[in-house]
Amino acid sequence: MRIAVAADSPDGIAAVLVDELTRRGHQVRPYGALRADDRADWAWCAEAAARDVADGRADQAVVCCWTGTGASIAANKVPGVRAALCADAYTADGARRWNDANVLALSLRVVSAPLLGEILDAWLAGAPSAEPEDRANIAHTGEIR
Ligand SMILES: O=C(CO)[C@H](O)[C@H](O)COP(=O)(O)O
Repeated sequence: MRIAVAADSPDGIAAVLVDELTRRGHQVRPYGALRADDRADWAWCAEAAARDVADGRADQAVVCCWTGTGASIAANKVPGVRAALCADAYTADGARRWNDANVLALSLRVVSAPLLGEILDAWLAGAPSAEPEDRANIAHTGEIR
């Protein structure tokens, strides 16, 4: 998959995240502190990665800041984006299954390298539920403005 990745700092699991996605065969589109020529503020780089998803330049995105909250809020401002802040694999699986989330938000501070592996396993293997009730909820959240 083409995965846009944004981080406002090169610290925490930022570098590990890029390496891990690349190792798994994904094409990473880096933003923020992950490349030299970009604005590294969390609101701007998370939005840039989210716009890649909304505009079809990326299949998914992972947006990171120290807490993960700002990056998830910024990404969710982009129409068509459903960003989920996940700190464990169960939440990542549920975000894909019940929310059809297309952007994973992570805390650079909280997520360790082993935990990142578990979260990515669940997120990348996850798929949206086809249950009518779940689809109705997902459609409704897309309509709320
Ligand atoms: O978690 C964050 C936002 O939700 C930021 O990473 C945190 O606020 C640090 O940002 P800055 O280095 O610009 O002060």
